Amino acid sequence: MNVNSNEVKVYVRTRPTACFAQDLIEYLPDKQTVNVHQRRCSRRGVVNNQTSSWSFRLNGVLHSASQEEVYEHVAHTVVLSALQGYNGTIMCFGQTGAGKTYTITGATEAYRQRGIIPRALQEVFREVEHRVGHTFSLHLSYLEIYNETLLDLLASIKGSQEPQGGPLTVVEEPGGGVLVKGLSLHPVHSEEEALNLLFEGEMNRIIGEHALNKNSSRSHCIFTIHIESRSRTLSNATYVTSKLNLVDLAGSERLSKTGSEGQVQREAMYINRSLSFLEQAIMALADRRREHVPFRQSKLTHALRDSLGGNCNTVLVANIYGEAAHIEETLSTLRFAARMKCVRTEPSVNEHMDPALQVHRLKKEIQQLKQELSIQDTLANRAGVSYEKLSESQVAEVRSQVQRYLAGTLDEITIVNARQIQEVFAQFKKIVHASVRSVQAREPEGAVGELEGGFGLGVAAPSQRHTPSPSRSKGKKEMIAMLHLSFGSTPPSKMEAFEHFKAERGSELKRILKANKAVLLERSAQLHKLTDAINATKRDIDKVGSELEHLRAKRQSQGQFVSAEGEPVLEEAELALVLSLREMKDNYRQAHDELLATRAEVRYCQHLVAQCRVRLLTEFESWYNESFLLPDEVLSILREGPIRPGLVPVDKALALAQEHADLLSDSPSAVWFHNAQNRTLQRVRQRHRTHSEETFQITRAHI
Ligand SMILES: Nc1ncnc2c1ncn2[C@@H]1O[C@H](COP(=O)(O)OP(=O)(O)OP(=O)(O)O)[C@@H](O)[C@H]1O
Repeated sequence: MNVNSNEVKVYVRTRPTACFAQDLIEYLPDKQTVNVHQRRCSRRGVVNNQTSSWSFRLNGVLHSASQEEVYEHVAHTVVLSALQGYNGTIMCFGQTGAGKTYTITGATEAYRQRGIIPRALQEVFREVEHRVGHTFSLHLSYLEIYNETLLDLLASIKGSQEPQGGPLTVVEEPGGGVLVKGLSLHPVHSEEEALNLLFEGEMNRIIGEHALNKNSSRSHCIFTIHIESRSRTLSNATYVTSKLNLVDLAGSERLSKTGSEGQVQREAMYINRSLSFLEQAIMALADRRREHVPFRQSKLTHALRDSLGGNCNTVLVANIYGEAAHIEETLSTLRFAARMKCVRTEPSVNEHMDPALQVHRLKKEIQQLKQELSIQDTLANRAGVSYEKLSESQVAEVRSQVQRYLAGTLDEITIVNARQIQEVFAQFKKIVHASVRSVQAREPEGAVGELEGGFGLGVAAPSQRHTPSPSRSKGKKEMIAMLHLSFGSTPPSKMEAFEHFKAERGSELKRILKANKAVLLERSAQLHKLTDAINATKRDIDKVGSELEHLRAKRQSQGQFVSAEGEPVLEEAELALVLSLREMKDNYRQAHDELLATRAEVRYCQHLVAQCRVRLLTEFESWYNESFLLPDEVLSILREGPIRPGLVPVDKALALAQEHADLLSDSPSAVWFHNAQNRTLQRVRQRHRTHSEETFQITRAHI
C-alpha cells in the first residue's frame, strides 16, 4: 500500500489571509493547478500594467484546508507504507512564516490544530495495536541542522540508545542508506510517550530573532520515527525496517530580503546555501542522465540522501503566502516544488533476514526430516542406517569395494544411502584420473602436454583453464583412426576436418581463443562506456564553464561584492559552480586515466585474439597434412629429420621423403622399400592434386 507512484508527490498550501491576491494567484477547479500572474516592473522599479504568467501543475492544492484534510492528503498513505517497511519522507518548504511548522508540527495551543507529526504518531500507535500478527519496535530521533552543525534535540533525555558526546556525523551505510552517528534513538511504547519526546525536542529548538517573523526558526529539523516489524510466526525469519522522516526546512527567502545583520545574517547565509545545495541535488535527481548527485555538499542533503528519491515515498508541501507582497517568493517556492515533482522514486520494502531465527528454523527442519527418515527406515526394515558423514574406515571400505568391483571380484556394490553413493562416485573419479595421468606419462608427444604447456596465449583467469578431458588426452593415432572411421578412406573436406579439429585436437586452442574474444568484447564495451562517460563529463564541464564565465561577466558589470575586510566575496551561485567544476574536472582526470589503461588492454587483447587465430589455422593445416595427406611411411621418414612434416607444403614434404628414400636405395636391402615408396608417393601426389584444387577458405565465422 505504498504511495507507489514513481515520482515525488508535491502539494501547495496557502497560509490563510484576508488579503488573498486573487488577481495574482489563481487556483484552477481541478485542485491541482496554480497559475501565478506577476506584474512586470520597469527598469526604474515603476510598476506598469504588463503581466507575466506561470502555470504549475502539482499533485494537489490545499487552499483553506484543515489540518485533518492536510494529513489525509499528504501523510496518511506514507505513514501506512512506513509500517509495511517503506521509507517515507514528508518535507515542508517555503518562505519564513508561510506555515511550514504549522503544517508539520502544528499549533501547540489547540489539539485540533496539531500537525502531521502528532497525527502520524497517533496513527502509528493505532495501527500497531490493530496489527496483532506482528510485533513492532518503535524509536524516535529528532535532529536539528543549524549553521551546518548537527544537533540532537533529544540529547537531554535519558534512556537513549546511542552514547552521548562527540559531534554528530552523517554516515553512509552499505546499500545507499544514511544514518547520523551519535544521534540518540529513544524507544517509545505509547502515543503519550512519543508526544512527550516531541514537545521536549520542540522546546530545545533554536529560535532566532528575525525581521520577518519574530519566532521564525532558522534551522532545519528532521523528526524521525524508526520502525521495525517482525512477524509473530517463528517460521518467518524475515523482518522489515523503515524510517519516516518528517522535515521542517528553514525559511527559503533570499538573503537580501531579510535585512538582518550579524548572527542572523550568518544564519541566513547558511540556510540559503544549504537550500541552494538542496535545489542542486533535486535538479540532479530530476535529470535522469546525471549519474552523480551532489548530496555531500551540505549536511542537509547528506542527511536526507536516502529520503530524496531513491527507495523512499517522498512528499513535499510547498507553503506559500497568499498576499501580493510575497508574490516573488511564492513564485520561487512554486518553481522549487515543480522541480521536485520531476524527481523519480522507486519505493521498495526494506526486508532483512534474522540469521539467528533462520538457523533456529533450519535446525528444527533438519530434526523433523531426520525423524521422518528414521520412521521410513524402520518401515523398510533398514534400521541402523546412519546418515552422518562417513568415517575414515567407511570411506576405506567404499574404496576397497570399488576396486574389487573394477577388478571383477565383486559383482555389485550394495547401495545404502546418498552419502555412500557420492563416495562411490568420488572413488571412481579418483581411479579414472589416476589412469589418465599414467596414460599421459606414457605418451611423450601427447596432445595434453602440448596443449597445457605450449600455447601461452591465454588472458583468461587460470581457473578458466580446463583440465584435459579423457577424450582430449587420447593418443594421436587413436584419434586419427577415429576420424578415418568416420570419414572412410577418402580424406574429409577441409571444412569438415576443421570442425573435427576444433572439437578434438584444437579444442584447447579454440577455448583460449574464445576466452580471449570474450575478454576483448568485455573490455571493448567498457572502453565505449568510458568514452561516453568522458564525453558527457566534458560536455558538462563546458556547460558549467560557460555558465561561470557568464556569471562572472555579469558580476563584473555590476561591480565587485566585497566583505567588511575588503575581501572579494563569491556569490552562492558562483561558489556552487566553481565547486562543481572542480569536482567534474577531478572526475574527468580519473576517467581519462582509466580510459588510457583500458585502451591499452583492448589493444593487447586484439593482438592475442589475432595470434590465437593464426595459431589455430597453422595447427590445423599441419594436423590435416599429417593425418590425411602424408602417409605413415613418409611421416616416419621425415620425423627423423629436423622438420615437422605437416608444417611444410605437402609437395615439398613428398620431395624430401623421395630424396631420403633415394639415399637409402644405395643399400640393396632397401630396394623393396624404395619401390613401395615410389608407388605410394605417386598415389599420394595424385590425391594431393585433387585436394589442392579444393578451395579452402576458413573465414572468421568458421573460427
Ligand atoms: N494554515 C494555517 N492556518 C492557521 N494559521 C497558520 C497557518 N499557517 C501558518 N499559520 C500561522 O502563521 C504563523 C507562522 O507559521 P509557521 O511558524 O508555521 O511558519 P514557518 O513557515 O514554519 O516559519 P519558519 O520558517 O520561521 O519556521 C504561525 O503563527 C502559524 O500558527
